[in-house]
Order: sequence, then structure tokens, then C-alpha cells
Amino acid sequence: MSPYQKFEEYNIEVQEDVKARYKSIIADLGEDVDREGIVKTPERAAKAMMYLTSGYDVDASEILRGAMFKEDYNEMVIVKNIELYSLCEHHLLPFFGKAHIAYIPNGHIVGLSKIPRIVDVFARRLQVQERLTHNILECINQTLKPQGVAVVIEASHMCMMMRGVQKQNSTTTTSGFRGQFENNETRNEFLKLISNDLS
Ligand SMILES: Nc1nc2c(ncn2[C@@H]2O[C@H](COP(=O)(O)OP(=O)(O)OP(=O)(O)O)[C@@H](O)[C@H]2O)c(=O)[nH]1
Ligand SMILES: [Zn+2]
Repeated sequence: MSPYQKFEEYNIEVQEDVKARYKSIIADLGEDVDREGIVKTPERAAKAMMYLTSGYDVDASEILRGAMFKEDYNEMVIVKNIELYSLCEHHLLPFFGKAHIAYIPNGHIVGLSKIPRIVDVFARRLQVQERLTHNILECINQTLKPQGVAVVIEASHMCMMMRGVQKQNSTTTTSGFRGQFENNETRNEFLKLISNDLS
């Protein structure tokens, strides 16, 4: 049996387990689990939740390493307005928003699509926005070893909107800077270039 087959079987086993637990949760919440519209819901919810947390099984640095190209370009590269959807680890409710990411190459550039890809890898886990920001920052810094890297995330948290404090318009901004972006001039140039995209 290949390791891949083993992984598939493991996933089916986990899915069955999650499905059974959802069925019991839905019943506890007061629903009729045999009702037509609901009967397949435990399976749908299990698949959805497993998709939304599928980032645990993915090595983000391997994604970056797969598309690093030698290039003598020493200016800032910015990929901005990367939409992201994650789950808050406290309430299992979504938080969603945008990431703006910049790096200054140090002999290697990276395939542009790989930056949103690693955002997704870290977003598809139970997260807090601060750790999500750091995960992305450190992954780029340690894998690409650029002259500098910057990450800014702006997000709205459903756990603050639908329940709890119930604030509909607040957004949370987190950021991280390494290397040349720790220098005020470079950091300000980046912040200026994304300023129209910040709320
Ligand atoms: N720092 C941080 N806090 C978060 C994030 N997502 C949710 N939270 C907060 O996590 C906290 C959990 O606080 P608790 O007091 O344990 O939970 P709670 O009683 O449900 O809190 P309320 O949301 O205030 O009703 C809340 O203040 C949430 O707003 C995040 O990404 N970062
Ligand atoms: Zn929350």
C-alpha cells in the first residue's frame, strides 16, 4: 500500500468520525437529524470542516521551494489584496479579509502564485490572526531567505460580529516585518504602496 493510499484511508476514517459527532451535535442543538434537508448535513459539514482545516497536512515551505528561481532583482515585490478565509481557534467561526505581502529578493525570486498558496495553507487551520501573520512571515523569511519580508493582514471576525460584542464594522490589522523592512524608510515605502488598499 502506498503512503498516499494510507493517507486517503485515514481521511475517510476521520471523516466518518467527524460526521458521527456532527450528527450528535445537530441533535443536541434541537434539530431532527432524519429530516430531509438535514439528513446529509453531518457528512457535508464534516467535509466542509475538513477542507477548511486541510492546511495541517501541507508543507508551505515545500510549495515555495518548488518555484524559486535565480534572478538578480533587488527591488521590492508586492502581492497585495490576497483574500483569505480562516477559522478563529476560540469559536470555530470564520475570520476573513486580505493579506498584503512584500519581499526584497536576495538572489532568488519566487513564483508569484506561491505566495497566495502559502496564505491558504496557514489560513486553513484553526488560527488567531497574529499567528497567521507570523506563520506566513517566517515561512517566507526562512525558505526564500530574502533581504526583507513584510506581511499585513486586515480581517473581520465573525465571532465579534454575529455574537459576543456584536460589532459589525471593526476590522483588525496585524503586521510583521523582517530584514530590510525593519528599516523605517523601506517599511514606509511598502505601507505607502498598499495604503489605498487598507481600510
Ligand atoms: N488576539 C486575537 N483574539 C481573537 C482572535 N479571534 C478571536 N479572538 C478573541 O478571542 C477572545 C476569546 O475570549 P474569551 O473571553 O475566552 O471568549 P468569549 O467569552 O467567547 O469572549 P467574547 O467574544 O468577548 O464574548 C475574544 O476576545 C475574541 O474576540 C484573533 O485572531 N486574535
Ligand atoms: Zn472567535
